[in-house]
Amino acid sequence: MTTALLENLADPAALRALPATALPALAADIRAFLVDKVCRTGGHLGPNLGVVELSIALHRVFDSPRDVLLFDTGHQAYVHKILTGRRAGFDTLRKTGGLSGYPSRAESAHDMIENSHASTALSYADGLAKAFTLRGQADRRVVAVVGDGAMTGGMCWEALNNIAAAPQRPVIIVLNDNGRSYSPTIGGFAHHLAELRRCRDDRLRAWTRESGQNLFAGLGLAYLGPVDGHDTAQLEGALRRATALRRPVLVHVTTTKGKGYQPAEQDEEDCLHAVGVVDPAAGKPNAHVRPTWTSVFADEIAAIGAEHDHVVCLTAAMLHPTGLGAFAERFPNRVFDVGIAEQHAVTSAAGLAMGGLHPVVAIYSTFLSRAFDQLLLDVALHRLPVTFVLDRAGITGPDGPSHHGMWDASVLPVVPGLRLAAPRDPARLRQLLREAVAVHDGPTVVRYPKTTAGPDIPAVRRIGHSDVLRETPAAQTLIVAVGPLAAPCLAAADELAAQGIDVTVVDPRWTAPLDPELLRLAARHRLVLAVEDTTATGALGARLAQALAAIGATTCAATFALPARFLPHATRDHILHTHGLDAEGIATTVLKRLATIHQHEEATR
Ligand SMILES: Cc1ncc(C[n+]2csc(CCOP(=O)(O)OP(=O)(O)O)c2C)c(N)n1
Ligand SMILES: CC(=O)[C@@H](O)[C@H](O)COP(=O)(O)O
Ligand SMILES: [Mg+2]
Repeated sequence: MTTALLENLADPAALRALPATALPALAADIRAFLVDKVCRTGGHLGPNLGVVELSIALHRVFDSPRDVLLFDTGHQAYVHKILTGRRAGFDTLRKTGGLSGYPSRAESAHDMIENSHASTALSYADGLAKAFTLRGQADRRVVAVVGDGAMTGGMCWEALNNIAAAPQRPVIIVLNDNGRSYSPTIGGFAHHLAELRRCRDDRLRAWTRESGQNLFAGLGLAYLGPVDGHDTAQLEGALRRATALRRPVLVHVTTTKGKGYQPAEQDEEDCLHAVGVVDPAAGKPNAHVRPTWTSVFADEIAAIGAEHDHVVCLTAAMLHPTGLGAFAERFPNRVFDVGIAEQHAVTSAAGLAMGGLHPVVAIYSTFLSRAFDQLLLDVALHRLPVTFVLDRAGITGPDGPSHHGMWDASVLPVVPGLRLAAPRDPARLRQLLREAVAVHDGPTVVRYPKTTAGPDIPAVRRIGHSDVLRETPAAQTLIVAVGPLAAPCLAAADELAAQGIDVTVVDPRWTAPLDPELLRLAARHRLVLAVEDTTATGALGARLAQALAAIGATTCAATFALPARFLPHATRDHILHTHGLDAEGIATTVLKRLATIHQHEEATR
């Protein structure tokens, strides 16, 4: 149900035409709309409830898209989307073919940053301000909205250093300080923000500014704040003052994550940061959510922690989402939340390993990309025992292209000495995690997807590192089933058997380095198909094909994986089906490959 106020809000111009007296009612309507829609679709409810007044003020003061509004991480851009004419699309939020949960350049000229990785907006702002200056468009304002959590990311400080160095380029930074990432924001910077939040008194505020007791003023930025982020008049006044300064300025806005919706405001874990489909009355899922891979990891790492006191854990501001909650509860001194600072997390883990411990870095696959250099040269170069547990590996789904974990298993095998494991089921996750933390001479990686964890799949026998899952002596076709795709591979083998085609199915368990026993097994087959939820380039199948060719094997080896493309948001199952990575698609691919081999043999007979 949307009210007349919202219905008549076709674009920011209509918003600017509203009298200030209408804004509190509009904010209330937007909040009711957000709760109604996002509880049905799932999404970032808490963050967006916190920026209703801020988004209204931004679009009343600035003239988007001529002025550029940048949203760091982009998970808090739903109100921006409502105010820029996309209200009608919210029934399709994060759904296949529907509205993206993040800014989308294809959706609107008002959107700029599609990448949902945090701490990037200030660097974009620095670049845009330089471009506008060079192109004679210096009258276009560049405004970056950054959360206090995102501000704990190193890139922000690299950008601030450059922005502050150019007083003639007036970047406007809006620090949305709600005191949290998921959990309360950690570290010295968070303490500094708390100090500034206390500076309500003008005299005290002047003192912090002049005395350099203000990090931002100390860097040379103008500092305005703290401003009440739920008072539109205060916000508009501060944003207009910031614009009039014509120099780089930080507007420190204080907000409440989940504002106006009690289940979010009172949610201690993360203020309903990201919800699935929930009952709006309670903000909780209607049905019982089945155990996920994350919950299996959570149990096992806590058990490992009890058995081995040299095992410690690190997170980059995602303690609960990565399953470290239980470990942290039992071993509070052996878990380190470094803020949204993955690069620091990895090299700090290297330090922990150099100090004789075995760190486990729990991180979403997509966020490890940011710390590849640190993994390569701070960990692997020194052959340090660091274990990386990559949750959300493979296709994640509704969070779209910058969240799919589809690069790690293709890129990481180039790292010398790195061992990469892909468990097929909960039992193998427990087993491989223990094998990984027992490795002393280099980095190990264990990766698993964002789904419920299926039933355990028993092995027929072990060959080298690999588990044979299905075997028939006459089989001339070998499917190398990687990680969670073991289940659809076995289903495909059943379909092929019904058509009289025998297939052996093997789970490599460790996909890097290549297991010589797996190579020997593959060389004994006519067709080998490696099925993987990663990009094909650099995947196990590609490396297996290369090795088979190198030993002169006549085996036809192929990788059946994801395309090296940015895949749009949709459900995980829809994307896997689209790319043939389900039972039907795998069986069809085997049949096609066998037909091609047969045609080739006929032609060369
Ligand atoms: C590089 C990176 N690491 C982790 C995340 C996961 N993540 C998404 S939002 C978020 C918290 C952001 O906190 P903040 O910037 O304060 O925004 P708020 O949600 O409080 O509005 C995190 C850690 C991410 N998007 N990018
Ligand atoms: C915006 C962001 O990066 C995270 O909040 C992301 O939405 C994580 O999603 P899940 O934890 O639901 O997989
Ligand atoms: Mg925050």
